[in-house]
Amino acid sequence: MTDEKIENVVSGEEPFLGALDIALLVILIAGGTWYFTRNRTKPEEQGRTYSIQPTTVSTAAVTENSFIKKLKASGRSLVVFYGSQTGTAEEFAGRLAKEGIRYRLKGMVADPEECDMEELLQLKDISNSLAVFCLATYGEGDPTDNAMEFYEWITNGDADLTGLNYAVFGLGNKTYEHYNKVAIYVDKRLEELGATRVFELGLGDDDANIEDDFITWKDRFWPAVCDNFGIEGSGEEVLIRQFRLLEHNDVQLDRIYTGEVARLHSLQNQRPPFDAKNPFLAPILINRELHKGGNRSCMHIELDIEGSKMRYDAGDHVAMYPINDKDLVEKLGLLCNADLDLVFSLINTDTDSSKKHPFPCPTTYRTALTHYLEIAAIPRTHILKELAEYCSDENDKQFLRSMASITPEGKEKYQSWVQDACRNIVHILEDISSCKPSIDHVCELLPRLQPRYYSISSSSKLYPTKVHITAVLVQYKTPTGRLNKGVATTYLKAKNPEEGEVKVPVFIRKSQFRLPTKPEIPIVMVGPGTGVAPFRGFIQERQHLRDEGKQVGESILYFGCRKKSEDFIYEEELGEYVEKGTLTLKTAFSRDQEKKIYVTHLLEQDADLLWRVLGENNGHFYICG
Ligand SMILES: Cc1cc2nc3c(=O)[nH]c(=O)nc-3n(C[C@H](O)[C@H](O)[C@H](O)COP(=O)(O)O)c2cc1C
Repeated sequence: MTDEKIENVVSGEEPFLGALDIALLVILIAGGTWYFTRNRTKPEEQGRTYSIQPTTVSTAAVTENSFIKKLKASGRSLVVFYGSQTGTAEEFAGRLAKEGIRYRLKGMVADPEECDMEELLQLKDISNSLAVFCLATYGEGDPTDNAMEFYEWITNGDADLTGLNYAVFGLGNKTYEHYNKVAIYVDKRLEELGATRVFELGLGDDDANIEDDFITWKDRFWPAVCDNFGIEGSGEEVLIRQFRLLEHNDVQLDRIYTGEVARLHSLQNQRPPFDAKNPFLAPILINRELHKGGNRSCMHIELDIEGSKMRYDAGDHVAMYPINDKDLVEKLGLLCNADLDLVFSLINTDTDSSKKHPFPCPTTYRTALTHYLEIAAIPRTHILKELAEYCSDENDKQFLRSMASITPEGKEKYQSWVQDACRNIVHILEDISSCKPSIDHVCELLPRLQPRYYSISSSSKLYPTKVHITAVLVQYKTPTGRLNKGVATTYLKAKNPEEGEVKVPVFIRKSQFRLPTKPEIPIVMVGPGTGVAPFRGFIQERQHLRDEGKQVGESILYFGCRKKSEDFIYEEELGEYVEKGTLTLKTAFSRDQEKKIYVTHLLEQDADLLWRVLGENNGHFYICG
């Protein structure tokens, strides 16, 4: 989302203030956030090979990018490509490929970035062959990084794909303007190029229940595929492990991963460039409370990035790899009767796959549950289906199975018992006491822990070697009376530099959320709560320019919170900018008077002012929250 586009929305035909709040908020957050998630975490580089690993893994397969050769060599006919940034599409692709066996279609998953996609022309030479595409959409209707090249190829090329059988499932979110644009386009374009659609396009909405959309789609997809190829599906549920367990008794200590994202010892031997696979261990210099009262907590954190060669601009994001809550890890270990200190590897049974392990191996179960897996997330239905097999009580087994089924009652149960009740894997195992899964299988099933992103709340003009973060501690009571804690903010809260040196693994992600290039252009910023974070950086930057004697346009900030005396964060600092004439500050304290007031009310009151700044003086309009 460019600033220009934001302006157009603001000064368009629509009555400006009526529909502005939610729509713009969503568009801008989408635009802003998109840029920091573009640089997805790629399947981790497994930097070394170990003598302890089995020799069945052929090194040729790692570099081989011919999916046709792989399919032929292994007698497979189904290939499921994924365009994924944060792993959902990749997970769905894996599930489809795995299920193919039920319908006598042996499948493999493929990353389009690692494949020669022109080979789609040759897929028809394999009998009963089918290509499925699970594609997520980002930002302004863009493909994910790993699907970019394929998207360009299919858009600009004119390959004759006659004879290619395909189906597409899209992953998107209805709150975005370009809902599922990539999947919709690819589905249409493949047909234009002569390919045969075997089943209708499926669209998943991450704003509602994407898991439900997916399982509903694939439940109709498989019969259609069987029909198309004249296959009689066995229909039987076959639960097959994708990774096999290898326990290590005699591995050297310095060969064991201890939380590195990719390269072994990368956290001990820090070497730039620092990025998603090679984060910088940044010391926390300051971690202080911003709230003056109330029962919530908002942290102001200052990271030292001196010597990292990482650069940032106001509006960029800092990504951080958190670790899971120790108690939750221990609980999960206990519930699985696991020895958390055991050293193990999970090895892909598909030796053609470029992803040899689901996370860096060998490692201990404690490290895997602490650093590599999302143990606090709400499990998807396929996990419940696999857990059901570990129940010794038949009722428990049926209960889990029913929640993983596509029946209306099953879906309703999953929604209320898992999603609405915010039950993570630990809660599920606590509440279904006869379910005792093996820890290695749990490690295979859980999704990979993702880095968390924060808007940088400082300006590099003022703080070139520091990055500031403004983060509210996430904690909430669930309907089952449990206290769920946000993974990253709980981790940060405990990092107190006054108790000794504390470091966190971070990297910078560039964004397009930028100040106007010409400082004289006026800006309007709407940043309630921690939404003020990037604007603090903007204002610091504009103050710095003024201090240098540059002409700077008007900067207006709309800030809102509950109570002036409790959660008016950065009150003193913002007050100083006002005093110096750099900032016009408009505040709404929703709970300080009987009638609740929010920033949207202020915007409505200020229609004339906004029209002058935005409409007449070409100002830029920003929202973050
Ligand atoms: C920053 C951001 C931008 C997004 N932009 C769009 C969009 O423009 N259109 C859309 O339909 N979905 C959009 N989404 C939703 C994602 O496509 C959806 O969450 C999807 O499940 C992600 O799949 P992945 O985990 O495989 O990357 C966006 C999500 C994020 C976090």
